[in-house]
Amino acid sequence: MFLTKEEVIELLNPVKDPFLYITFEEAGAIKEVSIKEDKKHVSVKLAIAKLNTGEQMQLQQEVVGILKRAGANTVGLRFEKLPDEVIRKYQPVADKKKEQSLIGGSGNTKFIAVASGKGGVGKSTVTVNLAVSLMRLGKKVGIIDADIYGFSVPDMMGIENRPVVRGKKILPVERFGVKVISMGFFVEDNSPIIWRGPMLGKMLNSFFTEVEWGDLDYLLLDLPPGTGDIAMDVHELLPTCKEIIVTTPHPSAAFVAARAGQMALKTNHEILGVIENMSYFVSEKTGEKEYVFGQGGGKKLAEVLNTKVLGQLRLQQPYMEEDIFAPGVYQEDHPNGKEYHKIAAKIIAKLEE
Ligand SMILES: Nc1ncnc2c1ncn2[C@@H]1O[C@H](COP(=O)(O)OP(=O)(O)OP(=O)(O)O)[C@@H](O)[C@H]1O
Repeated sequence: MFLTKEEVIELLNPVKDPFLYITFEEAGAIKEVSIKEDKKHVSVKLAIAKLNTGEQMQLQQEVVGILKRAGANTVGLRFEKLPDEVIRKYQPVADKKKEQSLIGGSGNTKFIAVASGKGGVGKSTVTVNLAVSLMRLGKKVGIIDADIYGFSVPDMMGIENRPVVRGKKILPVERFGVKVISMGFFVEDNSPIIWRGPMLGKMLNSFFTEVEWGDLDYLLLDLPPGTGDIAMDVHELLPTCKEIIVTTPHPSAAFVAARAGQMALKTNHEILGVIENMSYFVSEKTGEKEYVFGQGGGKKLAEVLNTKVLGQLRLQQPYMEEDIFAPGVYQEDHPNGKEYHKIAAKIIAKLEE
């Protein structure tokens, strides 16, 4: 006796599509099975989500192995692409599963990348303060300081301790209830980082997989300025990641920031909105707003990217505090602290509605 068609289908039904993480049975992947009994040859046509990939090669070996162990002498496999409607139906769930397998946890973590066109516009300040505001609103929050060359999150939050290693995992440092991991924890004496693209990607990957994040509601990523390798890696690793673009009010700054936004749009990442930082200075003498860096940049950028301005932060440092040292974190009663609170509430409303 040799394998029947039905047996081949039964054997292959539980195999999973390497991109959609659903079984061949669910995907309707087994398109044809034919058997030549005399030669003990099984030939199968399979439909999968993506063709000509390393994953397809692995799958090929897996399927051939299964059929040979069941008695086939030779196996012929052909592949075609699953219909678009099947891919569309299962892709969002697959993306979520892929991302969550990166960091573990319950599966409900929302990823938000904070990007800007150029440095110094306040991207890290925005990341840190959004994280703290989300935490103040009762959320479990983490930050990945993915600005690997220009890390500044630890200093801004006044973090002086280093992560602890437990077993094979690194425990992030917790400050103000926010879990933080930064390249700054792993370099000595502020020495410059000279790694190139591929290593940076690996580093970023480690920030997910080798860190014990626990259950997070939000994981914020402080991206390097511009549209470089890391931004590409983030887009690749986290397909459902949302994006916030930070700009200053000067129209030309908005023009530069638009490039970072275009990149998000190109990779199908939803832009949550624009945050305009250093929007105005409030004169102590007159109480009037002075638009020292110009006006209208945030609005213009939001128009170009077809999104909204989530908030505008004034030009002002956090209050100095004697007992807590965190030079970049705005207090709850600070005008910017209040504005960040509003922005965080908007984000929650948008993502958890
Ligand atoms: N609204 C603000 N008012 C006053 N100072 C601010 C404000 N926002 C940011 N800053 C200050 O501006 C400097 C640059 O901010 P930050 O490091 O957040 O920018 P960045 O865009 O992340 O820069 P980089 O990309 O170079 O890391 C910091 O010293 C920060 O404290």
